[in-house]
Amino acid sequence: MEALLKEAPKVNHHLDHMPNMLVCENLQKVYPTPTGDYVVLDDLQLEIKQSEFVSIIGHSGCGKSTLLTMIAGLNEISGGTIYVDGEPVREAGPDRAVVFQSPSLLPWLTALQNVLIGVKQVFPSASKAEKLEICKYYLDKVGLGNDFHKKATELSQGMQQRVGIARAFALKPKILLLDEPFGMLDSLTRGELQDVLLEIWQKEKITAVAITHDVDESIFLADRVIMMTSGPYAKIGDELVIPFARPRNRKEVLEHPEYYDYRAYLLNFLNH
Ligand SMILES: Nc1ncnc2c1ncn2[C@@H]1O[C@H](COP(=O)(O)OP(=O)(O)OP(=O)(O)O)[C@@H](O)[C@H]1O
Repeated sequence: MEALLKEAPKVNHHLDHMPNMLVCENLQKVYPTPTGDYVVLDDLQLEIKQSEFVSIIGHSGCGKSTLLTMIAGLNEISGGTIYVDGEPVREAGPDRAVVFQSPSLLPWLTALQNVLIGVKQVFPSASKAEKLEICKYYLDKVGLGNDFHKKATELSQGMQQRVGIARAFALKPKILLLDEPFGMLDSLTRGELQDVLLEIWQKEKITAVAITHDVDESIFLADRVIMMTSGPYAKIGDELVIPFARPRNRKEVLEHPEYYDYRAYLLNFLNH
């Protein structure tokens, strides 16, 4: 296994010709605390190709959400630079859509209206019919074709997260940022939503970065799994290219002769 993994390429070969969509250069994050500065991330370097799906794993508190919110422009950068499609990140923008663990829908609005809010902001010059068409297209894709007009409060947690995914794709972002998107769901719903996510992603091939605590999920979703060292001063500790063919089928992935080697490699990193 060691030899096989050591010889593995740095990115999936089908992405070789792709330009970088996301680059983190000498990235640092310091949180001031009453007892002094806490350096969460230090000298972190990361390059993600256009159309690449990357999972990030690491111990709780190592700084995964900090990294993701900095990429999103929601968390100030203490040092270094983040480039999205060549442009330095200074603030949040519609080129980066975030799916959080909890989708925080506006409860008094319907599924459709919740998606429409963002679409209106990002496509102000589109006609009302076009905007509605975008929203309905993605709601249908996440399996809510019969639930457009249900209020957020009438939706189960899994359905709400489906709206969260539809909302993110409807913005047509350059990067999709997912922070433990299925963390609050039962394992059956989790599996269903992983399939939904991959199905839409397979069509759109938006660059995606997903934080997860689940090693199996990290493998199933990604072209590459990034492993973060534990903080303080966390950085990228290792990475593993996942070469399984796409579109992915859970059964095929689980039955792949090398699946358990990849899984063991990631668990070994987390256990040391
Ligand atoms: N606003 C803040 N002020 C001070 N410290 C913070 C702040 N936000 C996060 N931290 C600290 O920074 C570290 C990294 O937090 P972060 O939430 O990024 O980690 P994480 O890897 O996403 O954790 P988890 O997997 O548990 O969600 C933690 O030690 C956390 O306590």
